[in-house]
Amino acid sequence: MAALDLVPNRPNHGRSASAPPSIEESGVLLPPNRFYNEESQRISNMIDDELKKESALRKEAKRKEIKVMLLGQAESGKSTLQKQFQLYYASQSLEHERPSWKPIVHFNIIKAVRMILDEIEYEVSRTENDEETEAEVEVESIEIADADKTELMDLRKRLLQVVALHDSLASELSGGVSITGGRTGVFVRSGWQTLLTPSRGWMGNVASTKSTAVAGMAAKTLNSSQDEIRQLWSHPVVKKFLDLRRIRLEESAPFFLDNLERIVQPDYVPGIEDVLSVRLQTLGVIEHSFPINLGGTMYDWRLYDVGGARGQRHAWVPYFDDATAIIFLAPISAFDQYLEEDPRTNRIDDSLQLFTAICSNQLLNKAHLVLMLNKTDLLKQKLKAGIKVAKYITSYGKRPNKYEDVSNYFRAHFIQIHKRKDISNRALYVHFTSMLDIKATQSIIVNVGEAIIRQHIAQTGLA
Ligand SMILES: Nc1nc2c(ncn2[C@@H]2O[C@H](COP(=O)(O)OP(=O)(O)OP(=O)(O)O)[C@@H](O)[C@H]2O)c(=O)[nH]1
Ligand SMILES: [Mg+2]
Repeated sequence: MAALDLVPNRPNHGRSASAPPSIEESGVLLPPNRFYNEESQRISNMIDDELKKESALRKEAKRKEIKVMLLGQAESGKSTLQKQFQLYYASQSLEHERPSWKPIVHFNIIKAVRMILDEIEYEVSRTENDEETEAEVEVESIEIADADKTELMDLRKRLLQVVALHDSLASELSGGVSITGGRTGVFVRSGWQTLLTPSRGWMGNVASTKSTAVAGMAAKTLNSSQDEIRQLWSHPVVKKFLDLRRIRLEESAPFFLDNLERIVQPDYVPGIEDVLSVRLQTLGVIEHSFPINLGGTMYDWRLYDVGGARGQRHAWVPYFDDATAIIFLAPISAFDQYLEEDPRTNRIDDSLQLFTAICSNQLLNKAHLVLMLNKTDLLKQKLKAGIKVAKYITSYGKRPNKYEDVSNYFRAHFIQIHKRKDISNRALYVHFTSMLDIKATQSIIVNVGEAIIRQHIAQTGLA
């Protein structure tokens, strides 16, 4: 084979007059170069088209993203509404989570037992101690018969093991999180269920639920102490203190104590009613998302459930500027209650102040606004029990202490705030709700969901 004829590599600038023309000069490579230019242009156009398509898809996905914030004070029912949405649009996931609610239901019972016993102990020690402090004199002491005292103190001793679980279970369920200011309870952040929800591949076998050591101990202790808890719950002195509102339990406590026998069974799995009734404070902002089909188009519905206590509200703001809608919850049963974080502030007053801040917030000026006047069932109960609105809200005056009048009075206040303070004169949709009533709430959810999506379509021109 002949050796290759190699051209010596000479630096360009040293090219002699007889040197062959450069590639550009020779024009030899022009046709293939043109081909490359055309090809690269074609590829570049293709990439541009792809990018445009992607960006259009992204824009469309963004327009189909409906971001809804649930706002309102603590215990207004935001997480309960979120569960109702989940129940309607993603019932499988709520079904799957049911076992993880078991220790939380147990915690609700333990907390109620502790609150009852604390109050009883305080009242017993007051009546035994002749020298009352000035503050105590203001509250009339109630005579407790000696036999009742002995019985209740004995029950207290037997229930110490239940009470002893309170702090450790709260700490474990909250992942060690606690809140400054002495509030007690369970707080959850986003993703808490992974701690307690059965792993993937779960086939309905409740026994496979991951249960922490303390949660397991709580379940056993409640089971073995059920008789004492029942005796305490049905004791006439406890009933009397509850009637006189000297003991103020969390709103869901009576429901769980009435259902004790079912709840302390070893194979107990919370039902939907239990999951809706449970009290569990939200910490920070928790996002839930599920698809909603409206007229054949799928929308990516994103709910932002926030912690409503005053110390939590700063965490809402970063979510404001791209919120599609706000659902504001105000519990109108709370006219006789005060904020846990600020016992001088009436809870209705706090809701009105918070609603004013939301209506006038510049960052929220494009968000659609829905107001839910919640806990109407509890409002009816309180009015029926003879609790007078005017005793707590003097401006209520001599109006009738009836549900129609009271609920319309509160609604008028919220509507007036909206009229005066709303930054963008937008429409306000108002609903009276009772979030534990599944049937009624589900129909409101569908209406509210569709109204928000339709308004969004009208605003963005999305077909
Ligand atoms: N009776 C009754 N109870 C309700 C209603 N809505 C919510 N609840 C109960 O009120 C309690 C508080 O509700 P949540 O949904 O946890 O309140 P939240 O607004 O999420 O509270 P934070 O997370 O602390 O901001 C729970 O025990 C609920 O079951 C209602 O309309 N009627
Ligand atoms: Mg919550």
